[in-house]
Amino acid sequence: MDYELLKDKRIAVLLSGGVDSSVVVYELARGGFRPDCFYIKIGPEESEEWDCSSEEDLEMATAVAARYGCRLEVVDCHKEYWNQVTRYTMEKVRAGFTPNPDVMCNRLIKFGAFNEKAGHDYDLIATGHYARTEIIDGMKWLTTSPDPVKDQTDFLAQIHDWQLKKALFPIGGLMKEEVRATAERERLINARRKDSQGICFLGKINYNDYIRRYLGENPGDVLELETGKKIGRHKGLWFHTIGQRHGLGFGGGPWYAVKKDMQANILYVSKGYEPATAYKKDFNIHGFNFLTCDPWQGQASINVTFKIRHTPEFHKATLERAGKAAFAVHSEDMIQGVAPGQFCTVYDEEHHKCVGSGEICI
Ligand SMILES: Nc1ncnc2c1ncn2[C@@H]1O[C@H](COP(=O)(O)OP(=O)(O)OP(=O)(O)O)[C@@H](O)[C@H]1O
Repeated sequence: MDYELLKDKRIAVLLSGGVDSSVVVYELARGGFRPDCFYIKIGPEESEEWDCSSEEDLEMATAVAARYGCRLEVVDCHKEYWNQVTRYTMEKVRAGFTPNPDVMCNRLIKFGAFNEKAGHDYDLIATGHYARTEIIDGMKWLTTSPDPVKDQTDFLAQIHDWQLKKALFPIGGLMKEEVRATAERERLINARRKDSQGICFLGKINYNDYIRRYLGENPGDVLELETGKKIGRHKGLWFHTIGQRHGLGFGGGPWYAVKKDMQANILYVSKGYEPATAYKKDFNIHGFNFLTCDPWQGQASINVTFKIRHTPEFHKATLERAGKAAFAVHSEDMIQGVAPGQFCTVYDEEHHKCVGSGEICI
């Protein structure tokens, strides 16, 4: 990390109690900084029941901040999470789309509500995300982590340009093993803690439980797409995502969820290990968020790489403009499970610079 660039900057660290953001505090302390740390409190209404491990998170965060002589403050973003992230998620799933609450959480909460409540007093907001930033031709770009498995640029691709300008990722140039090794060497209290999983903040609860809590169940038929034959029943279309293979639980498969009829409340499935209906090469995206700027002005056909899921692989594609902030994506590879509502994150050809992301609308 280039400590020179941070000189005289006021830095806030988002400290979750996990190992990554704890190593962020260490990295800054090592450079002679003593940032203020913030633990963001989130939790559905009955926090006692749902939020059992957040007490432990806060204890860990408190210990880590104290260890490096930093101040720790708790910022309550519970209402904002519900009003913004949960509402977005439920509206999308109700309409049959596949939303990504983690992506919106970065834009609306970590760099959003938090900034309004406390972050505005700081020049930089540091997190333990696996992503880098680089100044290229005088502009700040989001660039990928050297650790392809941990890379989180896709989760950050919906943040606003002003949010990117304020973002600092002190461990973004490290591999996960290096972060763990640092935590062990420093004997950080959480060095051996498991990585968080699932929905950020709500990480400990299951996604289907989260949806069931707000939307309940709405059973309907599951039909084979090709034959119209009834295969079974579903508990609600919102529990299924196009491309999903696991968790369908019907015999005689494997079955893929390939289509939803929202009006008739029918889930269509196809059979086989790789049914053609589960794949697509061409799809559309809209609401494209440019993280830094539109680098393709004047170009009709643009060579890029992209991903639609949080996996280490990037796919090659050409983009064609289809309107303001909208593109047609023509992938070189067949892509499994292209679902409306999912974000398609777009990178340069070398998948180094992350340009932004748009929502798949097919
Ligand atoms: N409750 C929280 N309070 C403050 N910051 C948070 C909180 N949850 C997450 N963050 C910030 O967002 C970053 C990325 O969150 P993510 O859920 O991906 O956690 P992670 O990769 O497991 O990181 P960590 O090990 O720090 O928890 C964290 O490193 C941290 O900086």
